[in-house]
Amino acid sequence: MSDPPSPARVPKGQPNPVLVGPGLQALKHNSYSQASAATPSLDADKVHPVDNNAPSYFANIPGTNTESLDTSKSASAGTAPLRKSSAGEDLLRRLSLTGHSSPMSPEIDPRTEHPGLRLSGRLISAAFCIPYKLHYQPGSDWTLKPRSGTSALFDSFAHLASDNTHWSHTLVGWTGEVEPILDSKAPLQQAAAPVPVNKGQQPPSNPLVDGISVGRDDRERLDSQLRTGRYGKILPVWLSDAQEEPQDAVLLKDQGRWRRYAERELYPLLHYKQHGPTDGRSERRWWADYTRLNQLFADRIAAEYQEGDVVWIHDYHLFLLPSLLRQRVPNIYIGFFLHSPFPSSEFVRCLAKRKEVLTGVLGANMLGFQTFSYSRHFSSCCTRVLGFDSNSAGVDAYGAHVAVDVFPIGIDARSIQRAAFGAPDIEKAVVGIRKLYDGKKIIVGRDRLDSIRGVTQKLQAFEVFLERYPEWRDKVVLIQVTSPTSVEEEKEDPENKIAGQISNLVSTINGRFGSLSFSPVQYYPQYLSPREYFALLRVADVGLITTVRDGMNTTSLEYIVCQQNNHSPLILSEFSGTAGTLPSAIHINPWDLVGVANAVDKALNMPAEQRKEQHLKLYKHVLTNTVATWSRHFLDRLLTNLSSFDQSVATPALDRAKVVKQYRKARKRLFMFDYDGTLTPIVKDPQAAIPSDRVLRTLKTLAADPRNAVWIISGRDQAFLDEWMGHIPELGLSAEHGCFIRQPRSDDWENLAERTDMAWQKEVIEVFQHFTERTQGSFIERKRVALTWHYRRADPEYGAFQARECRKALEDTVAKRWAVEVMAGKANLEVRPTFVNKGFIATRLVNEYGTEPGKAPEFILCSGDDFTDEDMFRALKQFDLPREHVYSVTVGASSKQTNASWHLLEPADVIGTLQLLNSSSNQEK
Ligand SMILES: O=P(O)(O)OC[C@H]1O[C@H](O[C@H]2O[C@H](CO)[C@@H](O)[C@H](O)[C@H]2O)[C@H](O)[C@@H](O)[C@@H]1O
Repeated sequence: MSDPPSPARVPKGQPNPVLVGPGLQALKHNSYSQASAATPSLDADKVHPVDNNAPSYFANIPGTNTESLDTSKSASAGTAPLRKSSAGEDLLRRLSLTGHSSPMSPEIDPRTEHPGLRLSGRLISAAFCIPYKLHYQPGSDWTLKPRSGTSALFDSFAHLASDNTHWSHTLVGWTGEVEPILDSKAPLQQAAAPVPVNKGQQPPSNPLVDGISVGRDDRERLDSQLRTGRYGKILPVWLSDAQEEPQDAVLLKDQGRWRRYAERELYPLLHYKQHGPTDGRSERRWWADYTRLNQLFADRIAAEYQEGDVVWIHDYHLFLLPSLLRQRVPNIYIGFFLHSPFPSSEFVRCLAKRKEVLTGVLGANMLGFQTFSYSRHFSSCCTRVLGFDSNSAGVDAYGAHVAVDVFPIGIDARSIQRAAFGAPDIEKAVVGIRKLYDGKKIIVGRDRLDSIRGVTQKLQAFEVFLERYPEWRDKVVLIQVTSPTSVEEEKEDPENKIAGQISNLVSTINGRFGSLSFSPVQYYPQYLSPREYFALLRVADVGLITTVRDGMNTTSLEYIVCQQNNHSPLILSEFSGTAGTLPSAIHINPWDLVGVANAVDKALNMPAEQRKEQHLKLYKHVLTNTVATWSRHFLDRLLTNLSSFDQSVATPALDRAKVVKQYRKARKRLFMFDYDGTLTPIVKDPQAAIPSDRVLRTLKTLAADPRNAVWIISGRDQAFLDEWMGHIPELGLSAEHGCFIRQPRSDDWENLAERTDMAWQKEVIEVFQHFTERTQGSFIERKRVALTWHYRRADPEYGAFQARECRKALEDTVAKRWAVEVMAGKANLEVRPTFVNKGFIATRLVNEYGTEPGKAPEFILCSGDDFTDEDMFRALKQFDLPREHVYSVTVGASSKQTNASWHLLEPADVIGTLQLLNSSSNQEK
């Protein structure tokens, strides 16, 4: 994201209004107006009206109108049917998702899926830094200056806190590096003087080195200054090692350390940059700070939290926060949005803390990304690095479904428009720049001094352009403004590589193509005032963005607004997150210098009609996809996900108290267990999945009770079951999905497939072999009847793809000729005859008792983890047995589609439950 100047708004210290209850709207309105009045700003009402010559596109955009863009107006909406469920209703009630239309419902977007949802309640946003830079003088009011960068994010907070939404908004963020206001009588330089000015005196301490101690009174003063304002209530997080007693002061020392892990390790990695190997010592320190930072945020939010609050966490500084927060408040509603790109798993794999980072963020209920490819990379990482099931809709993590979705951020188009066309003296600035480059076409570039912004590529491409298109020499100027980076890693680049490269390139180009009176590259390494910035975007004949990687490039969006009269083309890197949402820009690959040069020529020669047409499409996009719509879509989807993944569809966790109660009452009990993934965890090598002593002891004790019939109903072959469980004579065993059966206290196996023609096996093996040869790491497991193709050791995504192809191939051929079923298991495909399945065995076992009252088992516990076990759950449903007698339990996430009535997370929970039953029997004795 770019870092355009933020409008300055300094909230005055206000009394502490509590933003809840019926007075909410009034208070919000009040605080907003006070903040606006405090400091005249770019979007204050007093600014000049929007340029009258600007085309009024608003009215022409389907599905919107000027009202929906004008944040001072409201829209009405109809009602939306919502899922009915007790838990779901409870959630909706707490979130005020009542579905009622309201004449005063500005937060209603006619284009969302649920037009009647009213987004309201308490919303806590968590961002790394608060939107102000803090300057500190003990005992005085704090000086707050607008923080540059992430303007779209800050604008979204302002929107959420405004009376255009129904949210009561609180922002939690780090104070940022607090800067002391130095006493003019004792200048800082004096501390650094080589010889003490007064030899008898100790030199004054240097607060930037020794630290700044901020007492309780001063912190409370800041709290009260931040209590109301443009962004709602702001709760600053104080990052320090510990509080100093007895004054309870916070010592702020080496403040930049809180950024280090995020900005030196994560930021480069997220942008496809990798540093060389190190001894890891610094990284360990940075990681400790990163963890503490996230913990302190979690503590701050947990202290503020009230039941039903929604928490929205932003960006990579806070990757661990979702899980840390959930540890403190288990049922909290959390959305997380990543503003930066998310790279391929091949990059994420290189991070030492990859698992911690991924599991940290998976504590959220929903994750949002700027583009589909980032979200896809994330899901794929969860599969590859953590082994979790995932697809484009989300990730199943530790029993919870974490939704993953795409929400490209927008800008506050209206306020940019006011700043670019209505701010005082802006016309003068526009005329001034035009005059300076009279007769020349102006290409504008404005980036941060990060290596990912592609400024060197831009200059190199411009040089190629001047070489290849000599007719443009002396007729084109590239104005490149480069503001200092805020990213730690780039700031502390000791060789200042990028800055050096850029200035060399500028000198080379100006030396080659310039003259005494004209330099084709005008390079400004500096911050621009808002006036200069918007004036520059307005005068451009071409906007040139050659970023080699970024999440969302807001400069490109602001450029489009600024070009509402001139319609100058935008050249945009395909590596920018914005590219996907702006198909009408001229897309370039910044590494292809000739391609960029050609694009510049094309843009400069573009006929007026075409420019206008392309610009209109871009402009519509920017005006309809604003920070307001972005935050609305995000929150709408979060709440929809929360209600749909609520208990209404999720399988409840097994109620062990109920189970124990019925178990103790019952005289006839039947247990049916699947093996892999139910009694033992899934491992890479099937031969290594052997039962632990604990599992065997538990099964033995359970089966020893004469009231219990205990069966293992598995896809495994009889040799495996005999080897590992055959020594427990009381166990009944069923192998290969029911093809073979060994009754309790018997050594003989019954072969149910005896009369089956096995000629299909040869054909299946041929197909399996075909795929094995083409899928590295896959192999075939041959059993007596069933055949299994395993791909757990193959590349997970390619393996899954090949499995789909293989299944299709089998279903189109062998399964059409023979009575066999092709089943997708856990990283495997199995083929077995259709005449038998696990459900058939379960039915047979229940029927052996008889289903009449008095005969039927009074307690049935059946547990399994995969698709083949669903046949058992389905079979049990067919019996008319009392509900409290039958416990079908799937092992896995509560969000799993299943016929089971209950779920347990993992095999250890199954064994734990059985141990509970065993010990409850002991108590009876
Ligand atoms: O019915 P089950 O007892 O669950 O057996 C199903 C299949 O399990 C085995 O494969 C699965 O477990 C392996 C060990 O954890 C794992 O490596 C593999 O990826 C899984 O698919 C077994 O090898 C098959 O024969 C069973 O049919």
